[in-house]
Amino acid sequence: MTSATIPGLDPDSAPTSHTELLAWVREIAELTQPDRVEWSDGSDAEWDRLTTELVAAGTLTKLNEDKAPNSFLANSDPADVARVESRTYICSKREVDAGPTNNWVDPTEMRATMTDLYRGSMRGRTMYVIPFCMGPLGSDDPKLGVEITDSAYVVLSMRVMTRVGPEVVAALGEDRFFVKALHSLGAPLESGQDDVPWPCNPDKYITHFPEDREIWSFGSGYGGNALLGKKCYSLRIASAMAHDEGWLAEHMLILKLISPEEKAYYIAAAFPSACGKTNLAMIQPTIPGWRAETLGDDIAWMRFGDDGRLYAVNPEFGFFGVAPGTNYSSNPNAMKTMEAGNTIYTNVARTDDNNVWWEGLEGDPQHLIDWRGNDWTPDSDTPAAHPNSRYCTPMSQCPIMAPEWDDPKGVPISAILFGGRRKTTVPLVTEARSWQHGVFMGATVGSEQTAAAEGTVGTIRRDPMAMLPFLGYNVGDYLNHWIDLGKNADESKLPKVFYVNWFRRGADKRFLWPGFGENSRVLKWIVERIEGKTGGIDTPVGIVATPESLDLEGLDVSEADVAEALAVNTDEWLNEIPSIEEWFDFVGEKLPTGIKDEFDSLKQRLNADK
Ligand SMILES: Nc1nc2c(ncn2[C@@H]2O[C@H](COP(=O)(O)OP(=O)(O)OP(=O)(O)O)[C@@H](O)[C@H]2O)c(=O)[nH]1
Ligand SMILES: O=C([O-])CC(=O)C(=O)O
Ligand SMILES: [Mn+2]
Repeated sequence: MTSATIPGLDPDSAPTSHTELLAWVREIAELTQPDRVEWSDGSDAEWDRLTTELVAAGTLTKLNEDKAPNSFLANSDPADVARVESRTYICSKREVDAGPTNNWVDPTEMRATMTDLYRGSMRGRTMYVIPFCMGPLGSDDPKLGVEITDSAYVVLSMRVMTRVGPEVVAALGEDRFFVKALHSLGAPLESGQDDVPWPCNPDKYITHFPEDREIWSFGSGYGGNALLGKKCYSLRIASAMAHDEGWLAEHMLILKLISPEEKAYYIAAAFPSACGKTNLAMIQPTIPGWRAETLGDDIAWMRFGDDGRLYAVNPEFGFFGVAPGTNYSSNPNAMKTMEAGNTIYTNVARTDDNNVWWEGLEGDPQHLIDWRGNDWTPDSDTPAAHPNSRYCTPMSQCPIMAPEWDDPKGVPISAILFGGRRKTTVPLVTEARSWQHGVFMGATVGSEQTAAAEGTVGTIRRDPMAMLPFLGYNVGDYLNHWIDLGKNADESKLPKVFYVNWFRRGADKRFLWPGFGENSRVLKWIVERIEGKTGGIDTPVGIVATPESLDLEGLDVSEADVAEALAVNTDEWLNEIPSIEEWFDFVGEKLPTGIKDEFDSLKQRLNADK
């Protein structure tokens, strides 16, 4: 087909006269050769049409309308279930700018390789053009993007996860800057060839060109690989923008904690994927008089306000949450959000009455269709839902959204929490002595690998600020950026930094701390530290809560367990030193002096404590 005959490609079919956008759409259509071009408008009519088409194609199953209104289940190809970090690239012009933590290929070479892959890659399919905005549209500097994709599942998911529609097209105007985000499943259909329910390609590339602020993704239809507004734009590309412009793009939830005196505190927290951000973002405090509201569960963009405080905005519009483990007792607010409808589930199991189920959800189903489409019973030896199965649901449906979640100004952050999944060593909560000490804590966060990415679940890896898979530039420059922000700010106005660990285990492997709603006791301690109202014990690793300083009223946990959850064991920490050393060697010569100083002082304190 010649470009002149691709339906929908003529400028009259486009809702915009943005010259660069129109030229890019033409260039990509000519390269990828789709059957037609369609502009996504994010309307209900579009949602109804695309979901109907995908149900007919076998990609989606319509769920029980009474129990899961306007909601659908997708089952992916079993080889396309999580982010593919080994196939993710930062193609900066110079290799040193991608740094030691990223895969790098020269951008010219990568563009050539991928251009070959994209040639004809949308044949037999529709090419959708989705103008979107990350963050409130009313912001002074709205962060616009346009995703081109040949996946209708991506179009539906982008409508939930980002702001789309005519207001975005209006914001683009004729010449406003936007991030180009190109996505193809890499599964062209030759004439007469039958489609499969989840087209994708075994050869995958998730590529970023940080200087050009461009994203090229090929071969995967899943999550962060394909919904390019999320990890690709709001973290990898935005972190590079933030470095250049003096702000922060972070893998953090944002929550609002309200004390019995009705004082509100905004808290941001960075935990690696599948380590508890969504759960903490929607916490239901168990301590009387305390309430929480949420503003975001995965990404925070933070910049300084005129008053010198750090303000956070959530760039997203929906939740893409881990399903297994989510239930009415661990996270009732997530349950209510998705059960309000308009939700797309991926890789969970289906019940006999056409509703969804996953490990950890209430109920005791005797028969299911598992995520691979096979019959499942409690005797089956494989899980019914994939461990990285997800729900994609509109944030506006969350019953505890803070009214200011959509405010372009953002909210002033009082505390930043870093954390990971650690069976040993790391106490329940530790306060940093200073901003620089807090940056050291963030820089050395370690976590056991989870199912959110390919790899061996359980191995410990260092994950600075939970950003290891999401940095758009050199990790050493990133850590320097954090240190410099502190140097240039009035430290008394900066958030206080804390290191938390909900996952410490006893000798018998059980969790020492009950977690979830009970984490409100830790949040209360943090707020009281900010207010100077409670104590802690000065240890070599920082100021750790004591059982006496924590509110444990009504908590059904033994004193011994609480003490063990809070313990600083010098031998365990001395064990940690070589692995931090190895990590810092890997970061290399750009490691900030301030972080080296903190490491030296930690070693001295531990040795003095021996
Ligand atoms: N033991 C324990 N497990 C928790 C706690 N909070 C969350 N989890 C479990 O951790 C897993 C992931 O939690 P999420 O809140 O979805 O993680 P996330 O950080 O939002 O994950 P991404 O969406 O991948 O970034 C789930 O299986 C939860 O049940 C906690 O306080 N204690
Ligand atoms: O990006 C994804 O696929 C899901 C996610 O939030 C993460 O892995 O942190
Ligand atoms: Mn995440």
